Amino acid sequence: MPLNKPTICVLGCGTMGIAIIRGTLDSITGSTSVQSSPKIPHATAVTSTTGESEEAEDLLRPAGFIACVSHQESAAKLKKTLGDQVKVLHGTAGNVQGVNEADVILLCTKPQVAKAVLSAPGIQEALTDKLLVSICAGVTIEQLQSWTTPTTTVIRAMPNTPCKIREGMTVLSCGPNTDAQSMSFTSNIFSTLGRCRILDEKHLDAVTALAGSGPAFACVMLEALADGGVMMGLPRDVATELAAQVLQGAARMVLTTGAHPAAIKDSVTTPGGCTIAGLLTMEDGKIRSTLARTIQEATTVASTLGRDKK
Ligand SMILES: NC(=O)C1=CN([C@@H]2O[C@H](COP(=O)(O)OP(=O)(O)OC[C@H]3O[C@@H](n4cnc5c(N)ncnc54)[C@H](OP(=O)(O)O)[C@@H]3O)[C@@H](O)[C@H]2O)C=CC1
Ligand SMILES: O=C(O)[C@@H]1CCC=N1
Repeated sequence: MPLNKPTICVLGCGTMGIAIIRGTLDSITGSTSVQSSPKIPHATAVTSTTGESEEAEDLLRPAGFIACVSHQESAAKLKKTLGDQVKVLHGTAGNVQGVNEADVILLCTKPQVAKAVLSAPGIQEALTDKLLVSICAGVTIEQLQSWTTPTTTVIRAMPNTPCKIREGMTVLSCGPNTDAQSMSFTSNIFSTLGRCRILDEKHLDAVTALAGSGPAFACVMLEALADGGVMMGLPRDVATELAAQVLQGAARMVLTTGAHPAAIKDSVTTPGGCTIAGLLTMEDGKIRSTLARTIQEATTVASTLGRDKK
């Protein structure tokens, strides 16, 4: 599928649509940067850098964005949020116009409305010979293909909210007939928004739980650590800053040195010291089991999100 400086239509431009547009626009203007020299490498399969010249990568950069929402009030808010760089449309007619005017369509509605949005009059025709990338949790490639015609190329993606600041984690899965240029384009877009991997679709519910929902789980841990600091007398803003920087620092040590998390934990833990006292308290609270079961439960629910409600 030829994709030279494509226009992208975000169908359902809410939290995630805005995060993806914001991050991509920032990547074009160079406002924020993705981490450099990671020990744990970025995308494991097709990436924008695989044998492609800078010129070829430049051609894969989007020429513009169209953002579609359901309600007029949301459209008015979105115009204020995204400014003049993005064309904002609303309603069913807006969806058809947006898909018609674009080369690549990012489906970012809630999973429950994905089928209705793709089955609306005019959408299937407008999607002819175009690339559809869906970020809808639990909606399978098979479902997406059944709601479109064989002329539409389908890719499933699972990004997360830190894409907004280009610190995202995205996993892509492709259908049996996905061409290399569509995969390369999609991988290129999400690699500029953070890290991007390509995995078999069977992993996507677990990915949704760990990486898609993960920022919420991480923020609960962050808030709880800060609460502990507040309990011991630290001002709230200081406690929050410390907790956030600690989580970021520890995570970056894993990503940049490739060290096992247990080795980093051991290096902090002085025999008879305060860290081991805290660690044993965590173990008494079954924190490892609680966090692992959190991912297990969220994976189970993610697998149901694309199903029709009875
Ligand atoms: N939130 C997250 O962290 C993540 C979410 N996802 C997935 O991303 C998708 C979007 O989630 P999120 O951004 O949180 O959801 P939001 O509720 O923030 O956004 C959904 C958007 O869809 C629009 N919409 C609803 N119905 C239609 C329609 N018929 N036509 C066009 N637009 C429509 C809404 O417009 P209006 O406001 O006018 O109703 C809204 O802008 C979901 O499928 C979710 O599974 C994936 C990874 C992470
Ligand atoms: O909670 C949800 O269903 C979505 C999917 C991943 C993050 N948010």
